[in-house]
Amino acid sequence: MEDEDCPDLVPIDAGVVQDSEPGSGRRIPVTIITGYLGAGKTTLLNYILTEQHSKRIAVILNEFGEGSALEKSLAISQGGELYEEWLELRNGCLCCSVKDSGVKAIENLMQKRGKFDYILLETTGLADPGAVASMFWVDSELGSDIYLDGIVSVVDAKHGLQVSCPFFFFQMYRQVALADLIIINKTDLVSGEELNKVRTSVRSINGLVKILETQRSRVDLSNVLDLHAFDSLSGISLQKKLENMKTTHAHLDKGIMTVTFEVLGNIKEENLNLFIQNLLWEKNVKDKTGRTMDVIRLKGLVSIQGKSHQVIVQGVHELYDLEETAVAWKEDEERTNRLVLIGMSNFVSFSHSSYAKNTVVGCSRKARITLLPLIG
Ligand SMILES: Nc1nc2c(ncn2[C@@H]2O[C@H](COP(=O)(O)OP(=O)(O)OP(=O)(O)O)[C@@H](O)[C@H]2O)c(=O)[nH]1
Repeated sequence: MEDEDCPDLVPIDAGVVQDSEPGSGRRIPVTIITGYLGAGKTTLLNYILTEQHSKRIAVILNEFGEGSALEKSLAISQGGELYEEWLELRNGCLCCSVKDSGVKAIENLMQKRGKFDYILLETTGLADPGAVASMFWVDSELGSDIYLDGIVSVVDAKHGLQVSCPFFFFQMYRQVALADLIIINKTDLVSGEELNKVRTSVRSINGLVKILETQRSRVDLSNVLDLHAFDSLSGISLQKKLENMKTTHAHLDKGIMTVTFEVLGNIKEENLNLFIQNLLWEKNVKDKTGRTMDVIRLKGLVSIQGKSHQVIVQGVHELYDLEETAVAWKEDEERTNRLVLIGMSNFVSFSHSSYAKNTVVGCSRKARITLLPLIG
C-alpha cells in the first residue's frame, strides 16, 4: 500500500469517556475481517478508516509490523517489544495495535467506551476466524457489552482459492466457509472468466454467503456493517436465502460444501438439541454411505413445538444457539424447517455426485431419517 493511502494518526486523549457508559445497555457490534495473506484486508480497513461515514469505528489489528504502511505506522517498537497504542483518526475512528488478539483487546477497548460505536477486528491471514467468533459467544462478560455482527472474508481474485499447501488451503477454506460476506477483491487483475471461476469456487464452499466484487476493497459499507448475521434479526433475510438454497458441489473434490435439509412439521426442542449435538459434538450424523460431516457453520430456521415464532439456529464449530425471532408462524402456513450446514466431509476423496444421488429435497436420506423423529 502506498503511503498516501495511510490515514493521518493523532494520539488519543487518555481516559476520555464521552457518552455511553458501561452498563448503559447499548451493545457494540463487532465485525471480524478475515482473508488470506495479501487478499486486501488492510486495504479494506484503510478504506473504512478514511471514508466519511456516520460511525465511530474502533479497529483492532492483530497483525502488524511487516505488512502495509498502516500496519507499520501502528507498530510501535521499543527494544523489539511491541506494546499497545491507541490512536484516534480524523474521521473519528480509533485504531489499536495489539499483541493479544480477540477478547483481551476488546476488554481493553471497552475501557474507552463512549468513543466509538462499532468495532472491526482484523485477524491474521492464517487465522481461523471461528476461534475468534467462538470467543464472543462463550465470554458472557463481553456478551453484555458487545455482540458479533458478522464475519467478512476478503478473497484475492487473482489467486482465488488456489493454495498448494494443505494447511494454508484449509485455513482459507475455513475463512470462506465461516463468512457471512465475501469480498472478492483485485478484480482489476483478472478476466471475466477467471472471476467467474473464483465466484463459483466460493459459492461451492458456502452456498449462503453474500458475495461482493471489487477493486482496492472499495465496498459500500452498508453491505459490510450491521449484518446481524448471528442474531434473530437476520431471520427474515435468512428465510429468503434458505428457500432458494441448494446443496452445493464439493469444492475441488475435497468434500467442502454446503448441505441443506428441509423437513415439514413441528420439532421438539429436546430432539433438535440432540440432533445438533450429535452433528456438532459427537459428529455421528452420517449420510447413507457412512460419511460424517465436520460442520464449520450451521444456520437454520425451524418450527419448535409450543413456540409461535420461528426459531433461528446458529452454529460455529461446536457452539450453537437457538433464538426465537420476531417472525410469527401464520395460522395456515405450512411449517418448514430448514437447516444449512457448511463444512467438510470426513472423507477427503468425497464425491459430490454419489452424495447428490442420495439426496431428497436437498436432504440426505440418512439424515432425513435422523431428522424425522424430531417431528412430534
Ligand atoms: N491490483 C490490485 N492490488 C490491490 C488491490 N487491493 C489491494 N491491493 C494490493 O495488494 C497488496 C496486499 O493488500 P493488503 O491490503 O495489505 O492485504 P492483506 O490481506 O492485509 O495482507 P496481509 O496483511 O499480508 O495478510 C497491497 O500491495 C495492496 O496495495 C486491488 O484491488 N488491485
